[in-house]
Formats: sequence, structure tokens, C-alpha cells
Amino acid sequence: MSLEVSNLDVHYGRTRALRGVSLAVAPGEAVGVIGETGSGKSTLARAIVGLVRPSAGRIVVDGEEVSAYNARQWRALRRRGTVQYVFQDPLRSLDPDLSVEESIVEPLLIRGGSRREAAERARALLARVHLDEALLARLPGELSGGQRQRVTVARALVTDPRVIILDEPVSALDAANRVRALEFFKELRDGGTALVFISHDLGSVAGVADRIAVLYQGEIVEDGPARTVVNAPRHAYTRLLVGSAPTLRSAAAARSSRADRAERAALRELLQTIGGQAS
Ligand SMILES: Nc1ncnc2c1ncn2[C@@H]1O[C@H](COP(=O)(O)OP(=O)(O)OP(=O)(O)O)[C@@H](O)[C@H]1O
Repeated sequence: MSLEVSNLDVHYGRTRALRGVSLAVAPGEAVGVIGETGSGKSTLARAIVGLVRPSAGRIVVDGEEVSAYNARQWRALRRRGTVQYVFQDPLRSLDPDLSVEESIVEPLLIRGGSRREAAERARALLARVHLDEALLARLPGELSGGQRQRVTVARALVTDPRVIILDEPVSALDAANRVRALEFFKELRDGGTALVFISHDLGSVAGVADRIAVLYQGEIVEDGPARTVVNAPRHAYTRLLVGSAPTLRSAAAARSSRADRAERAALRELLQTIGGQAS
């Protein structure tokens, strides 16, 4: 397993934000963690990258029990970049004063790589996320939202992480960019990276997640193959999520003649990947 979380509890003072959470993600597997606001999604992600300390339970990354690490070991692990956390807001993870190239190469330079090698790697990574090299000289403020998100992903990839946690990876993207992003995440997953998608919207990650875990009030109430969770949810809360998922629900609206063709094609593709039907 690339990531194994077992019986994790996290407290903030007297608030118990996570209760006995267990989640395993294999290399080349994509798991969606879905839950409403306050359900504990960010807390889980933050615990996995060592930003909050669990009060009980274990976290094992690539065979190492990181939940037992001290601050120095965490710093070393972060420098290696074995686990990467891509924040929901790309502007939060990109320094506004650094060019795209500088942002991408920074983690490599911190690890002691040469500037020349780092620049070559930045070019290769930009191509990997399907962005033009002409963007290397731009500042984050000079990019579109979709381009910025791809730059943050390129930056996360620079350390060849075993696990990438993506917070709301497609929620802010339009239909065409969403489909492109999902295709790219599939390529990453197929290359052996373990992916964890965090979202409040089941529909937005159902097309790429192999498995979906539903987090409700700090507990995982359902965990199963994405198709099963979407088509035959067992828990009442999951049924509510399926019913209210904007992307899944809007599939019906997209069938109407008013819906624009690109949106309809994107939705069809999304639904096909999870075994649904769109005409
Ligand atoms: N630093 C903190 N101090 C105290 N309580 C916190 C802190 N961070 C989160 N919480 C509480 O822990 C619970 C889980 O919060 P968390 O941010 O993990 O939820 P979330 O599912 O990520 O929500 P959202 O989708 O709104 O980001 C909530 O009740 C929240 O109020």
C-alpha cells in the first residue's frame, strides 16, 4: 500500500474531528474522500501530511509509519516530497512573485539539484500537464484558473511523489477543463501514483476515483468501488450526496436540448467512466 490510515482519531481541543478513520490506497489507485463541510476532509489530509497530530491511530506512507515521526523526521519527509498535498486554491500554494518556472523548480533546488537540471525538469513537467512552455516565464496572476491548477500539479510532481492528495481538484473548473484534468489524473494513476481526491461533490470525482469513501461527522460511513457507491449507495447520507451531487444531477439537465454541446459531451464522458448512462 502507498498509504494506510488505521483507526485515526484527531482532536482539536475538545472537538473530535476524526473518529476511527481507516483508509488504504494502493499504488496506481485513486480514492475519493467525499463529505460535506466540517466532515473532517481537510483534517484527514492535514494529518496525512503531518500538519496536525493524531490523538490515536496510525498513518503509514510507503511502508513508513509517519504517525510516529518527530518534527525533524517530518521535515525530512517533506523535503523528499513522498506525499504531496495540492490545495484547493492554487493561489495559496503558488508564490505570487515567482514565475511558473521558479515555482516548479523550487522543491528541486531546495533538495540540492542543479539549476540546469531543474529547468529541464520544469519544461518536461509543463508538457506532462499539457501546458505550453511559453507559460514558464509568467507569474501565477497572469494565468487562468485552469492553468494555475495545472502548474500546482506540475510542482507537486517534481519530487516524484508516491501519494498525491488533491483538495477539490476540479470543482472550480469548467466542463472542458474538468474533463482534461480528470484525463490527466487517470494518466498519473495509471503511472502508479496513489491519488486521494477530497471533495464535497461526489459527482466531480466519481469519474476518476476507483473507490469512494464517504466521510460524515468525522467517520467513514461508506467505502466501496465508485460505481457501487454511486449506483447503489448503502448509507442514508451517501444517498443524499448522490441525489444532490451537482454533476450527477445536472446530467439529466444536460440531456435537454438547451444544454450546450460541449457540456453534454463532457458529462457523457464522465458518466460513461462510472458506468452511468447519458443519451
Ligand atoms: N484548527 C482548528 N481548530 C478547531 N477546530 C477545528 C480546526 N480545524 C477544523 N476544526 C473543526 O474540525 C471539524 C472538521 O473540519 P475540517 O476542516 O476537517 O472539515 P472539512 O470537511 O475539510 O470542511 P470544508 O469542506 O468546509 O473544508 C469541524 O468541526 C471544524 O470546525
